[in-house]
Amino acid sequence: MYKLLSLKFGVCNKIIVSKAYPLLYTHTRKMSSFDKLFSKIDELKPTFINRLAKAVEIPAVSSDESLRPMVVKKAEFLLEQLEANGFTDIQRKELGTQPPPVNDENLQLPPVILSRYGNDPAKKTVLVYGHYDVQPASIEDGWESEPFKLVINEEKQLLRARGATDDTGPLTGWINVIQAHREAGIELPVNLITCFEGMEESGSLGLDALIAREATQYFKDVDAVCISDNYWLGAKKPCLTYGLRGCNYYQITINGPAADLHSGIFGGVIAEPMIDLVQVMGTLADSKGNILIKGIEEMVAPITDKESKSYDNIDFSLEDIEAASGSKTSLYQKKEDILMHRWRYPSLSIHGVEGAFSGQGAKTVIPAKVSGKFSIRTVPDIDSDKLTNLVVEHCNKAFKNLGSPNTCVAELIHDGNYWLSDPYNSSFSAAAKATKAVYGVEPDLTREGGSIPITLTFQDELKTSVMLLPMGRGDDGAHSINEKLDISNFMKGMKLMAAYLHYYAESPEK
Ligand SMILES: NCC(=O)N[C@@H](Cc1c[nH]cn1)C(=O)O
Ligand SMILES: [Zn+2]
Ligand SMILES: [Zn+2]
Repeated sequence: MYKLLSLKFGVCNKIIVSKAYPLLYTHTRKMSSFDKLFSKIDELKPTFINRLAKAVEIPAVSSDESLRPMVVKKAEFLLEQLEANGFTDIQRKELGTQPPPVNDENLQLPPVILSRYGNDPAKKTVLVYGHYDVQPASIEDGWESEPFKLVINEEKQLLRARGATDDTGPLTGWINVIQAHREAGIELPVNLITCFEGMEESGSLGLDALIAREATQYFKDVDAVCISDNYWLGAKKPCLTYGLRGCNYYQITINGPAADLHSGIFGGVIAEPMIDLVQVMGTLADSKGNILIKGIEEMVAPITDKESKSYDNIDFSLEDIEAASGSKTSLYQKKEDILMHRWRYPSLSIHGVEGAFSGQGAKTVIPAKVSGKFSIRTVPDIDSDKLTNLVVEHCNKAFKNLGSPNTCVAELIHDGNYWLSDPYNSSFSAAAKATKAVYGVEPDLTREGGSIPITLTFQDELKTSVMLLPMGRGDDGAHSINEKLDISNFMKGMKLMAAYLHYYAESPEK
């Protein structure tokens, strides 16, 4: 099916009606149209940084129940921004209460924000997804500045705040792209639908069902899904991403005495939950990066020759991982090994213990109840339910071996599937052209070690392709201290988003 394309640009200001393929107008004309759009993006830089500053000021930490009102406040801020920038059919979708495990049984999930810009049946429709929630952050963790206050570092040319790169910067980028089109008087060549959620960092709870419901409603005409919520592999070269690992998040809760106790009075007399927990946690993985839970390795898809070769041309090195981690602690030295362990093998990470003493000083307490948190990054062909059975069985067995009178419950908190796509469809081609136009290079095609739980759901429910278009760099410190977004990545990232929409509009088919 051919689509009628109406492209009204400030420079040529012509309506071109044609079959979408071959290319409608020359490279030169397109570049001059881009010039106008890109100049407008540059001109609006202070407005865009200001929008980001206001957004990151709201501590929208989805994993902290006490901060749920802040997540909702950030949703409300974004609703205002969409309204002010001409988006229509703006809908605040409520998702009901958060499922267990949760402390407050009546805790409401934050809303999903749907909106559209343009509704022309002659144009293709692109759905852009982003998340407005963030990871926890506190200055005591070692931040150079307050995490929820945007710092504009002129010397290093970067923007620092929790959410700068993950994912408030890219999310506001889409709104900014629309503002730039409007103010430059350039027609958007596609219909744009936004789907912004507030629970991504906590497993996208409630979003699967919403997407399934809206697949034939709000999302019915979507031709492609574009997600800007990951990073370049390193710090120099842009990339397009066609794969993600999944994430199954677990907790092991050990319950003992009725209250926290004095270790001088009760130490050596009662069974300590924390002692049990560290022993169970100690059976999960070794220090060489191996998962010690039986049955997981067998589910991992074997490597093919084609995949083996695909690592050769990727621009990445041991130095990149050392620079991004600020250490020389890599478990692997060869590029291929590092990439494979980041992309195509599972990994187990231990994140922390709820209920344990963690402050400064030397508190002599025996915590009464502790929950150890860990996650497993999943890859093809690991089945999430089978994995959970293996994990729970393993933990129960390890606890039983201790012969402790305490109780132990191992459970899944949330899971999100892995995703692997074809990086040679029209959406990826459009993004590759856009990368060439903005950065002057062909992007690397990469997979990502992190997870975006909803990606596979979009692909399956909307029966459309999904493409990941990262804005930030691999050394941005997402989830870490001093999270940043380089100003050039912010500015060029928005140009990339805009150029992608224009190239995708003229691509032959979906
Ligand atoms: N930018 C994507 C991202 O950070 N995703 C999170 C998703 C997640 C899953 N469970 C908790 N968070 C990630 O950790 O990969
Ligand atoms: Zn993210
Ligand atoms: Zn994240």
